[in-house]
Amino acid sequence: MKVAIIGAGAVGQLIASFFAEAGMSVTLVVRRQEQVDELNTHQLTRMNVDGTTTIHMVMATTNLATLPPQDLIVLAVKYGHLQKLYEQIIALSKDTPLLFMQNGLAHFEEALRLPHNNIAFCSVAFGARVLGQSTVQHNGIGSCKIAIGRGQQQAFQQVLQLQNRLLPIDVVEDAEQMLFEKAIFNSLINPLTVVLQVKNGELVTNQQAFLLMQTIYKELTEAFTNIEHTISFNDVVDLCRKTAKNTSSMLADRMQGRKSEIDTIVGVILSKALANGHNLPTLRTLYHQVLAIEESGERS
Ligand SMILES: NC(=O)C1=CN([C@@H]2O[C@H](COP(=O)(O)OP(=O)(O)OC[C@H]3O[C@@H](n4cnc5c(N)ncnc54)[C@H](OP(=O)(O)O)[C@@H]3O)[C@@H](O)[C@H]2O)C=CC1
Ligand SMILES: CC(C)(CO)C(=O)C(=O)O
Repeated sequence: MKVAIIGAGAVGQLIASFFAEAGMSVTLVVRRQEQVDELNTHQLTRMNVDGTTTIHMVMATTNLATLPPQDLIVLAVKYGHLQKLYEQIIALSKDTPLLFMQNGLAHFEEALRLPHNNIAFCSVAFGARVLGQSTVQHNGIGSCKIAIGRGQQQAFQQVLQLQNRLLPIDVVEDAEQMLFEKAIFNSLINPLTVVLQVKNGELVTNQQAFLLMQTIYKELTEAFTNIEHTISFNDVVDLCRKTAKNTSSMLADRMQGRKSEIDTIVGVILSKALANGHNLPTLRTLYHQVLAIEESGERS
């Protein structure tokens, strides 16, 4: 099976490593020739959660259009980078299945406007951190939920059948609900890690951070009454513990001085809550704090 993964950041490199391990022929599509050279010279290294290292051979290119027809295209860039990619994706065969791996919700409707016959969404609960252009740290095992947005499950069968205890795959029915639930988790974790500049685990061990997370959970469950039945506060604590050593993707953005995904994650949740008549004051404050940090252009 030939898979092209666009974006060789934390998630792209991690997924590429597991796919290569499963015998797939993986090409990472990157935007810097320097990273192509690095991947070709050093291959792809995964630092596992148990401290071991796994190295796999993958191909790399800066030019998606030059690749032969692929059996799957995975989009593993941040939400803000999708816009530029849509044009290149539209030029590909409509029969090529597409798998979107973004956190947040804003990409859901955009992706479904593409003309492709098979489109799936993925929501991951693992932690991943880029250590270099060809090295990724797996920072916590977590499920990889996949839901079909359009088309046939069959088109994604080889990924759905992946069996690796380090990357458990679950098929989920409702893609939009899946992304909404993940955005709830991310709203509880990511902005707090940015403002406090802490790894996920500290949200549980630091009493004041924990209190803030509880307050946000309470606000969210008042705005979305069904959440309590699908996401318990313990589930959130569990995710923080499982990814304790991870720098959240949003904090990683702050550390690199990059614009974060605050709008597609927290912004969308705040809008939905407001439509239900709820202001979510604590989460809203964090939202503006993250935006203020971005506006200041600081690089910590
Ligand atoms: N990191 C984590 O632990 C988790 C992340 N996620 C989600 O996964 C998604 C990806 O995040 P993550 O991997 O952390 O992000 P990263 O910032 O680590 O990686 C994104 C990569 O996309 C590359 N990129 C951007 N535009 C293009 C393009 N046009 N062509 C090729 N490559 C491109 C960037 O390249 P360059 O290096 O040149 O800038 C970068 O390497 C996000 O939505 C995030 O929220 C979900 C769960 C966990
Ligand atoms: C799963 C988690 C919380 C891992 O840090 C994540 O989704 C992120 O960092 O964006």
